[in-house]
Amino acid sequence: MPSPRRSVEGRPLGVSASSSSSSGSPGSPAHGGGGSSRFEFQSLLSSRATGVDPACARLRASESPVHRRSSFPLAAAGPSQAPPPPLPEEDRMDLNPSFLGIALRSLLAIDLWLSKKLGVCAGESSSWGSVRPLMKLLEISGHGIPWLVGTLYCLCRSDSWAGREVLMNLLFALLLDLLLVALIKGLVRRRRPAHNQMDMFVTLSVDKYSFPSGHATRAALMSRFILNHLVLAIPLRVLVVLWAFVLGLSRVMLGRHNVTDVAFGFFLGYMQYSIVDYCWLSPHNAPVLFLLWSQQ
Ligand SMILES: CC(C)=CCC/C(C)=C/CC/C(C)=C/CC/C(C)=C/COP(=O)(O)O
Repeated sequence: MPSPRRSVEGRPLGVSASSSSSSGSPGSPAHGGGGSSRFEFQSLLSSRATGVDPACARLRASESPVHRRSSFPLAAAGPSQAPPPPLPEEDRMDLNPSFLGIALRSLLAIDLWLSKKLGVCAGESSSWGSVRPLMKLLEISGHGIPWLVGTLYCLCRSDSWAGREVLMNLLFALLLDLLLVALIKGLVRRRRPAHNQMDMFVTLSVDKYSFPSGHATRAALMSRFILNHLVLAIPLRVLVVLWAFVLGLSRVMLGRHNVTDVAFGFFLGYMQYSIVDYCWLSPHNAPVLFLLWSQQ
């Protein structure tokens, strides 16, 4: 049955890396036994040198997941027998899936299954539908607009240089976050889960895509920023971390995101803070910015 083509490093799977021949000569890759027949040949030679039973060596060669399919017919065929007819190319490729491909597909399947299971507030009629208004309130607490408006307001009201410096960097962090999330969403273009209701408060056009979660990036970025620049009592610090975690979880519960969107969002937000910290704006390295602002 025809199946999708897959390749490793741009080469069709099942083709020996060292082979340049594409002709149908016996034992050549195109003959369905290329890499594996060479593999088996080598194992037979080495078994002679080491005194290992050739049958065992053949068995070991055929145990390799990469070589199993195509080495078996050659192993069974005697030296006088003609090589088997070439397998259809698609067939060989399908029988040699890469480990990374399998791992990614499995992760994706688990992600979709878990996200659907956790999407208990995706609609009013869902099992936890009554909690949906609370989840939507949390959604607003991590939205870009309240954070931007709040930061701009505090920046206008601030009368100390130290305060202005922190707020200026907070504004930079929020804008960087919006930019990076929009860029990645536009590049990856992963659709939101099918059970999501698109009833979000003010969105950008890229917000029809779900990877990564903008709320999760903001939650990680803002909580790291607050913990590093505000002196807070321990219970409040715990509350900040809890807010970030629950906000991320609420994205999956509302059906807005898959688990991997939120997990990557947390990672991205965490890294964004490192960028902000590294490029920290101050009256020393960005005097123009601070002078302009003080003249407002
Ligand atoms: C005020 C200044 C200086 C600039 C404005 C910048 C700007 C374009 C703001 C837009 C804010 C906005 C609408 C953000 C969208 C937030 C959102 C809905 C993200 C989606 O989150 P997700 O978790 O569902 O991915």
